Amino acid sequence: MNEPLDGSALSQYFLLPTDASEAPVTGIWAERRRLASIMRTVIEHLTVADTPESELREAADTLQHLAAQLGAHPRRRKRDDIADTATPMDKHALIDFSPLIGLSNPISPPLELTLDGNTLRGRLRFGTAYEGPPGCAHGGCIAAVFDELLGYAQSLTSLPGMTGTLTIRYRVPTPLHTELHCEARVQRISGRKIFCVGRLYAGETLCAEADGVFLASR
Ligand SMILES: CCCCC/C=C\C/C=C\C/C=C\C/C=C\CCCC(=O)SCCNC(=O)CCNC(=O)[C@H](O)C(C)(C)COP(=O)(O)OP(=O)(O)OC[C@H]1O[C@@H](n2cnc3c(N)ncnc32)[C@H](O)[C@@H]1OP(=O)(O)O
Repeated sequence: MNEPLDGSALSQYFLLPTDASEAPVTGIWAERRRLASIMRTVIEHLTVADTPESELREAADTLQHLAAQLGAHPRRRKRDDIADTATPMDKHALIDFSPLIGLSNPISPPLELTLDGNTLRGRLRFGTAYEGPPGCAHGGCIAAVFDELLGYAQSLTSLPGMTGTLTIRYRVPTPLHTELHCEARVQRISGRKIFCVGRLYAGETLCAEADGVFLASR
C-alpha cells in the first residue's frame, strides 16, 4: 500500500528541512531568519497586546521607515537560486520562504517537518494571528498546513505535482498556543494521481484529517 519515498530525486532542486537544519545557516540567511522571527513576534503582540495608541503609532512609523529601507533593494531573481555562485541556502530559498515551513517567512507558523521512514511528521503551534473561532485555529489555516504537509509528502516521490483536491475533516476544534503534531504519507499512486493522507493532533486528540490528490506534471 505504501509507496516508498525518495527524497534524493528532488535533492538537486531543494534541501529537505532536515538537511537544511544540519547545514550551518550564517550571514544573509541567518539575518533573514532572525528578521522573520522578530516579525512573527511583532505580529503576535499586535494581535494580543492591549497596546496604547501612541505606542502603536510609534511602532507603525518605525516599521514604515524599515519597509521603505528594505523595499529600496532590487528583487531577488529566481535564477539566483541555480546560479554557479548559489550557496546551499540559496537553493533552499523555495523552502525557506514557504508560507508554512519557511523560517525566512514571518507568516509561517512555522511548521517543522521531519521524515520518519515513509511518514512525514510535523510540529507546530498556532498563535493568535491564526485564530478562527475564539481560542481555536482558523479552518483555512489548518487546510493550509495539510496542503503543505501532504504536498511535501508527495514531493518526496519521484513524481511531484500540484494539489488537485484537498479534503479536510475537522473533528474537534484545534486549540491555539498548543504544541500540535501532524503526519502524512503517500497512500497510493495511480497514473499521474498521487493520493496522500494526513492527520493533525493536539496531544492524543485527533483534531483534523485530510485526504489529498496531487497531479504529477505530464
Ligand atoms: C510542475 C509541478 C511540480 C510542482 C512541485 C515541484 C517540486 C516540488 C518543490 C517543492 C515541494 C515542496 C513542498 C511542497 C509543498 C506544498 C505544495 C503545495 C502545493 C500547492 O499548493 S499547488 C497550488 C494549488 N493547486 C493548483 O493551483 C492546481 C491548479 N490545477 C491545475 O493545475 C490542474 O487542474 C491539475 C494539474 C490539477 C490537473 O490538470 P491536468 O490537465 O493535468 O488534468 P487532466 O485533465 O489531464 O486529468 C488527469 C487525471 O487527473 C484527474 N484530475 C484532474 N483534475 C483533478 C483534480 N483537481 N483533483 C483530482 N483529480 C483530478 C482527472 O480526472 C484525470 O483522471 P483520469 O486519468 O483517471 O481520467
